[in-house]
Formats: sequence, C-alpha cells, structure tokens
Amino acid sequence: MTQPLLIAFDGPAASGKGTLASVIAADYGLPFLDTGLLYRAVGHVARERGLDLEDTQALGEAAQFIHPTLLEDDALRGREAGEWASRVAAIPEVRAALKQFQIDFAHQTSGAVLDGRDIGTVIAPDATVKLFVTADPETRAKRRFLQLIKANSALTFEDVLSDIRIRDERDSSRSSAPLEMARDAVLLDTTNLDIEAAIEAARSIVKARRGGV
Ligand SMILES: Nc1ncnc2c1ncn2[C@@H]1O[C@H](COP(=O)(O)OP(=O)(O)OP(=O)(O)O)[C@@H](O)[C@H]1O
Ligand SMILES: Nc1ccn([C@@H]2O[C@H](COP(=O)(O)O)[C@@H](O)[C@H]2O)c(=O)n1
Repeated sequence: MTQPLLIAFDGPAASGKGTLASVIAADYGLPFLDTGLLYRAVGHVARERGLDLEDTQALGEAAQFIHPTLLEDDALRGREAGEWASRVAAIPEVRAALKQFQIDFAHQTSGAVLDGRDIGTVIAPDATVKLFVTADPETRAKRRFLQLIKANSALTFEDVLSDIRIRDERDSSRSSAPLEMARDAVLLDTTNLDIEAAIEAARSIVKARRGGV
C-alpha cells in the first residue's frame, strides 16, 4: 500500500512558506494546517487574559484549549499577534500542549500539508517531502510590510525589519524545537523569486522527491 503524502514546509517569518504550502495542498487535494496560527491563538489568549509570560503552567493550560475554530480570528494575522506567538512558542509547556493535535493532523489517512518551524524536525520527521523556505531578512520584511500596511498605516519598514530580526533570533535560539532545517529537507531560497516562480520551484521539488509524479 502507498504511504499517504505528507509535506512539511518550515522556514522563518514571511519567507512565503504558507503561500507555497496552501498552493501545494490544493494541487494534491490535501488538508492544510498553518501551525503558526496555533501559537498566535495562544499568544492572543494570553494577551487578552493578561497571563504572565513567566507563568508557564497557566500558558500551557491555555494552549490545551485551543480549538481549530479559534484560528479564523483576523486578529491573529496582525503584527502584535506574531510577536506574542513567538514569545509563547518558546515555552515547552505550550509546545507540549499543541503537539499531539499537529501530529494527528499530519498523520491522517488522506495525507496532509503543514507549515511552521518544526514540522520536518519534530511534528513529522517522517514527512514524504520537506521544504525549508527562506529569503533574506530585508526581502521578508518588505513582503510583510506590504501585507501589514493595509491595516496599519503608521507602520514603517524599519519596524517590520526589526520585528523579523528579533523573531528570527528568538525562534532559532530557543531550546525547545528551535527553527532549523531538517537534514533531509530541500532548501528553497525565494529572495529572487516572485510568487509564481516560487510556486513552480516548490512544485518541482515536491515532484522530484516523489519520483517525478
Ligand atoms: N516569492 C514571493 N514574492 C513576493 N511576495 C511573496 C512571495 N511569497 C510570499 N509573498 C507574500 O509575502 C507575504 C508573506 O507570505 P506568507 O504568509 O506565505 O509567509 P510565511 O512564511 O507563511 O509567513 P509567516 O510564517 O509569518 O506566517 C504574503 O503577503 C505573500 O503574498
Ligand atoms: N510550528 C511552529 C509554528 C510557529 N511557531 C511560532 O509562532 C510564531 C508565529 O508563526 P507564523 O508562522 O504565523 O509567523 C513564530 O514566530 C514561531 O515563534 C513555532 O514556534 N512553531
């Protein structure tokens, strides 16, 4: 029997991995999970309830109650939600509480596509195809700035670049499931690729890893 197709996209903020992952999921008719939204939802709850970031037990408990319906909240897409997400994501109790949901999503019989920071390394080390999507910080900041400026006209490019650098450092240096490329992942640098070119590159990688199909 053939194994379900499981595709892992990891990489730093605004590298384009979510855009690519959703297109590849649609190509193959697979369910898609943006795992960053889970951490954004925990950060949002923590902020709304005024939880102390030092109270790792309370944050871990809050994470246990994150439900997929909460992920549709537009507030999760904003700048502050990203910052809070990366803070709570460094807490082992939070990661532990969110882990099984992601593992189950990845290993459903239909196959799946997930994007995040630790999909190829922790959630689905057995993935059929792993892509590590990156781009230089200035390029990523420009993309994120163009996205966020629509809702916040006071935002500057320098603010966004600073956020990206801080988030890169925090995500890569934490002790629990840091952002790193899995040894068997394929690197896709989108710095000089527009969206269409990046999609074609991702499609080629997936096809090649599947033996040309
Ligand atoms: N190759 C590209 N060229 C130009 N813009 C791009 C490219 N890829 C993605 N974008 C745009 O950059 C923004 C960020 O992309 P996306 O949300 O896919 O990144 P991400 O890596 O999933 O980010 P995050 O991890 O922070 O959720 C979006 O507005 C998207 O349309
Ligand atoms: N698998 C993951 C996914 C996300 N994170 C953390 O959440 C932050 C927000 O993620 P986005 O992809 O929505 O930008 C991110 O900066 C990480 O700190 C994670 O740790 N693991």
